[in-house]
Amino acid sequence: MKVELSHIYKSFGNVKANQDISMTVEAGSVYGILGENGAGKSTLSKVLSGFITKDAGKILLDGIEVDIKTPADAICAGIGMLHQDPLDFPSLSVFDNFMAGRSTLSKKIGRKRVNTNNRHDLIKELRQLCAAFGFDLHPSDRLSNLTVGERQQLEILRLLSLGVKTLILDEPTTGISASQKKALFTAVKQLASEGKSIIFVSHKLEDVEELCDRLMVMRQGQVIGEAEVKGRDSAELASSLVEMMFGHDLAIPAKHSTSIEQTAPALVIQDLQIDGDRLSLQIDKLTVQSGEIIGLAGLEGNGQQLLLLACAGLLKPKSGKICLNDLDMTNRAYRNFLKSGIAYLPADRLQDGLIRGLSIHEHFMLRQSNAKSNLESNPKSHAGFLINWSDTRKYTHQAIETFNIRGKPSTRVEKLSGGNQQRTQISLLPDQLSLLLMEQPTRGLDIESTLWIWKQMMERCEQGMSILFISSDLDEILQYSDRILVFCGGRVSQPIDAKTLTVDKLGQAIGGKFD
Ligand SMILES: Nc1ncnc2c1ncn2[C@@H]1O[C@H](COP(=O)(O)OP(=O)(O)OP(=O)(O)O)[C@@H](O)[C@H]1O
Repeated sequence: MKVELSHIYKSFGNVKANQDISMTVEAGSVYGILGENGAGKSTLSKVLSGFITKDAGKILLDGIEVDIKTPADAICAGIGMLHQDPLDFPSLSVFDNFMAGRSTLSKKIGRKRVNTNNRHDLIKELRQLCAAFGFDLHPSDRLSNLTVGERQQLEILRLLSLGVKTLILDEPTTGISASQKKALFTAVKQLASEGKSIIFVSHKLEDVEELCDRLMVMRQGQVIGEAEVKGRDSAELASSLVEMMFGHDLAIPAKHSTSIEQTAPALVIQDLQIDGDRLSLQIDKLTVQSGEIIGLAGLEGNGQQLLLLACAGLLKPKSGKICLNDLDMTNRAYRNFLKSGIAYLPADRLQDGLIRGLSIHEHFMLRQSNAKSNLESNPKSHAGFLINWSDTRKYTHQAIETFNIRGKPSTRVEKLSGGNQQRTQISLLPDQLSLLLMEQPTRGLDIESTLWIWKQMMERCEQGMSILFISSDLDEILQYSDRILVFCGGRVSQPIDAKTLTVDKLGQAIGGKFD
């Protein structure tokens, strides 16, 4: 199905998220949309998939104008979107999720309603689709037991079974393993070869280069340019896309390396056992030097998060010891972990890191009151309970400038783009930290924000802060870690010097092939 967007406009208050966007996606092709955080890519995808109503402009499918006001309208017109954060029902089974939306849409799209008579046929259809794409999904499994990659696979199959001919994939490679990415790309190429049109929204130049036939670059709500992808020299393509995305070249830093021999141990873990819902994690000994960066690699749900939560004081270990700067922190309250200079940056910025509904200014007010309450636990302190709003406003303005956050003090955090939410989280960290625990620190972020975040982190490490971080991006783990721990089914490797690893070797270790 050929998809044409013609002169699309969409504003949120003063923010012009899409200004005069036109693009054409030919049937049987993969079309990339690239752009910095906040460029307007998700807004455009949501306009096409009916999650947002456009202010002006036209959508044409195979040359015929369509009126899309809701996601149901979009599905009926043959357009489906795979969202960055899956919009599914974790407490239901794989099959029930496969069925989601079908009863409401069945009449419009001419499919059978689900009842006990055709349940058997529909399970057969799910199995056939899985076989066609090489996905290993079991209808009776609970969705919450699946990885993000498997949930994406199921959503693609659900959309295909609803008759979708145009598939929009919003940042689909964040949070999935290398093998799942391979399976996803094979499926996408297969769909394009069957005549479907694919719109691929991404920040990752290598993914776009591998998958797309053509692409468009957006910046500040506008189209900056279009480019053919196939047959281009990789380095030349990357440099011209970066120039289009950011308006200037980006200096890619050399591989990080700390001279850890000269530093003191910051974190020492001994005979640690942590019990999670699904697995138990055992670490005999781990010593993290001051200023060191340790990457935690592994498929999602293999114990990396248990270690971070225990080190943050958010999960009590079953046995063993956690010491920070020679202080035994085991079984101490969370506030003691905070006071000792440990901070945790969660992957889900809006769910666990920031507070929906509160502005950037209100977040700084909370940070200040938290710092005050820490002071007040000191009997010599005479700090009052009142918050000085004008001081925090001044401080918020400064932080917005220093951390280059695209938003105003009054902007509610859920209205910020992903990159700006992460910049806000980082700007709220205490100035002095001994240990920072980060989960997927650059998930969904553009290259410039990614480089900026790691520059901030490495500057802090030079001052002595240590980092443990989880990332599903193997390149990121190899680029920024001094040493790497590989997690597989609750087993943890010895720390491996990052300089001795390649993406392939690390991928194999993640698959259970420890040396
Ligand atoms: N519901 C909303 N209300 C107010 N402003 C919004 C809303 N959704 C998006 N925006 C703003 O519109 C602009 C474009 O956002 P959009 O999410 O489309 O960008 P993006 O290119 O997808 O960014 P990212 O790569 O970070 O996901 C941003 O300034 C964002 O803050």
